[in-house]
Amino acid sequence: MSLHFAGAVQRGQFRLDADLRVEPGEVLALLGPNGAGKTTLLRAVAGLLRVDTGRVELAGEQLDGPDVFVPADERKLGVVFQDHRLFPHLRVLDNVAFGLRTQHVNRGDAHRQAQEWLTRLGVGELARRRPGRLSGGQAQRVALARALACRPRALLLDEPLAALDVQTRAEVQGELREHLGAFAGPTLLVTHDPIEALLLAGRIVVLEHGEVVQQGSPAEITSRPLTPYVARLVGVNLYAGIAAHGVVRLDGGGTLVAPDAVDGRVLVALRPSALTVHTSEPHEVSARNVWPGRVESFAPLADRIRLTVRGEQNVLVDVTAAAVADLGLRLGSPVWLAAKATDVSAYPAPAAAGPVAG
Ligand SMILES: Nc1ncnc2c1ncn2[C@@H]1O[C@H](COP(=O)(O)OP(=O)(O)OP(=O)(O)O)[C@@H](O)[C@H]1O
Repeated sequence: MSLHFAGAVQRGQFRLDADLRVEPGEVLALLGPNGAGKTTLLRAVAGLLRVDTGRVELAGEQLDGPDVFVPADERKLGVVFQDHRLFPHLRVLDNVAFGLRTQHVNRGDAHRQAQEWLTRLGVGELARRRPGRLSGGQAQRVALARALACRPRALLLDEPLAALDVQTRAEVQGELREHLGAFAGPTLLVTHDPIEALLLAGRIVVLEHGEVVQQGSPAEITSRPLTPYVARLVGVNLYAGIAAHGVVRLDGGGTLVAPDAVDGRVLVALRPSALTVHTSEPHEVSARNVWPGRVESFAPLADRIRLTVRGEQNVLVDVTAAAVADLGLRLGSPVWLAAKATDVSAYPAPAAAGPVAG
């Protein structure tokens, strides 16, 4: 029962054009910045928007296409939105039983199953409340119970945790992971939170400007980011350039020694923690990459300070607070950066890759 979206949707000036497939039992995170088209894609799968060209298929059955359009309420999908959208005038139990009732399950059975799902999601005691008297976390659990109770063929989750406070989000995230793991159908999770994508999904598709720019396992995405947006999400420096004989000539100036680089157009990823900072040109270090710059900003991290150093390329560098003090770093301080060649990860640039801003 795989879910396949292969189509285009035009909304004013914006165009979504993507091809993605979610396999049974798989959780696929659709990750992207604001306005990338994530919700547009999810709404097209849900049947709330039509594709202009292409098709949407579930288990080989066409839901949308040139001659077919199955209405949203006949697609048998479980949908959870950021703002949960529970019916305010119905009790929690009736909200969860609603989908089953529309499938002609009798009232008694629908209520019994709804109660079971509420209990499974840890909110069984709230069955008689109205949605207006639930906390954000409770409402999200009820919305998930409602989506799962109607025995959906696929689950669609649109930023399901975005409205929750940090503490509640962490709790619900853990529970959600468990419930998604037990769900046999495909799950499409829309998020702009990389942590959520990493924690909940087996595979990530990155959408930017209505197009898929990268897809892979969380490990693949984090080790080889292909766009500046993905590099920022995973917190690495990313540069584009041309490699020849183990040296990468960077777009915008400068070179990096990367012995494993395959000749041709490449991207280069460099972890901020792999760089060392010096106040004069280092000659005694084994690092083969050394270049000058000026400290442009300081930002606190958990146990480090992240410097932005402006030189021929902008570089993020993570150092300890003690190092900042020992080196006497200030805004505008001239510094030298050093990186070992083995810490420079170079990989072929995708064919369509434009210039990458450092
Ligand atoms: N009803 C509409 N008419 C015209 N354009 C629209 C409409 N709704 C959305 N858009 C445009 O479509 C683009 C994609 O929006 P969409 O909501 O799919 O993005 P998103 O990736 O889900 O973003 P966010 O993370 O902010 O929710 C945006 O540029 C938006 O302005």
